[in-house]
Amino acid sequence: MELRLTKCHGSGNDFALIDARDLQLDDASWGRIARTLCDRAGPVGSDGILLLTEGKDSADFGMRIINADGSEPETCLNGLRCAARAGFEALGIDAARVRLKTSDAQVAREASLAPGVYTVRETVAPVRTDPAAVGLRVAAPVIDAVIPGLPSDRAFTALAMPNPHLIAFVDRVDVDALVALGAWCEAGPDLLVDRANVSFVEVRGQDLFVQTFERGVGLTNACGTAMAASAHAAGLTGRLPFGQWLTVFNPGGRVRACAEGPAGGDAVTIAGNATFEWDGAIDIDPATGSAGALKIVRQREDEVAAWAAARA
Ligand SMILES: N[C@@H](CCC[C@H](N)C(=O)O)C(=O)O
Repeated sequence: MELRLTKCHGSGNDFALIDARDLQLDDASWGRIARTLCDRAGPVGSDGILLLTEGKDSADFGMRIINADGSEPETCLNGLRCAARAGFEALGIDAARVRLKTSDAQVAREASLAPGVYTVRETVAPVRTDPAAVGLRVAAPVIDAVIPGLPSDRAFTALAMPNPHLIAFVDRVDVDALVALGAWCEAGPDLLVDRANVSFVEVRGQDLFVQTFERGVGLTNACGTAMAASAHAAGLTGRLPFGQWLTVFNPGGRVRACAEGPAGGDAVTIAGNATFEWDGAIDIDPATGSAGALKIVRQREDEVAAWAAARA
């Protein structure tokens, strides 16, 4: 079959975005397609694939995210901004409720972060800390504490966004240690019900810098749910006040974030880019995942340049 796709990114966390509203494929096929399209040695290369799906009940449209390893997580906030943009353009709207795998989220087009940068605001709620929600086999919520059984002496905060996140505040991000711990979580230890995303976070004045090893992907330029989790964890642990907008920097760029805390329903809002790089088409066999050559039908150089200028 020929799949049309848009290569896009949020803060350098990149995706192949597919309008799947008229496509009837089973989960195993999407898993194979994700592994092929995400393969950095293949024709596209990305951290995940995003599927724009039909809305249901009060949702205007839906989004599914499939990780590079073919697993399907609960959500993805960098991807949600890109899928939201596709949904807005398909339906001629600029705000929506979006159905995710196990939750829903509110999205709206926002004033540009920088000239020429398409920007979307997204709100998720509530962030949860109960171990059952995080998928952590411990007795009580973990807030800025060492986790017995985790091979790290750092203090972590464990959060469900609703995908699982382990957040450690550090003086300086040690990428090797992050990768080692992320890889340990990827092996599916008994401590974790369904693995976890792991982030190291530096507090920089009133802002944050976050680097993440993503479940099902590896080290990425940015992870939106991790940035939202970090903003919430900074409030929970008293490092920064709740209810204040901050900039969350990451290796791929930055977003603006505001964690509301308990008084605001434990919501977190992020505003960030949804950059479309090119549109293309590829022949792919859903039964095997084997793909033909990629045809690029539209390059979006202006957007790519606008994001590069915004990052500089
Ligand atoms: N990049 C994402 C998160 C994608 C899902 C994650 N890998 C998981 O398995 O939970 C984001 O921007 O939130």
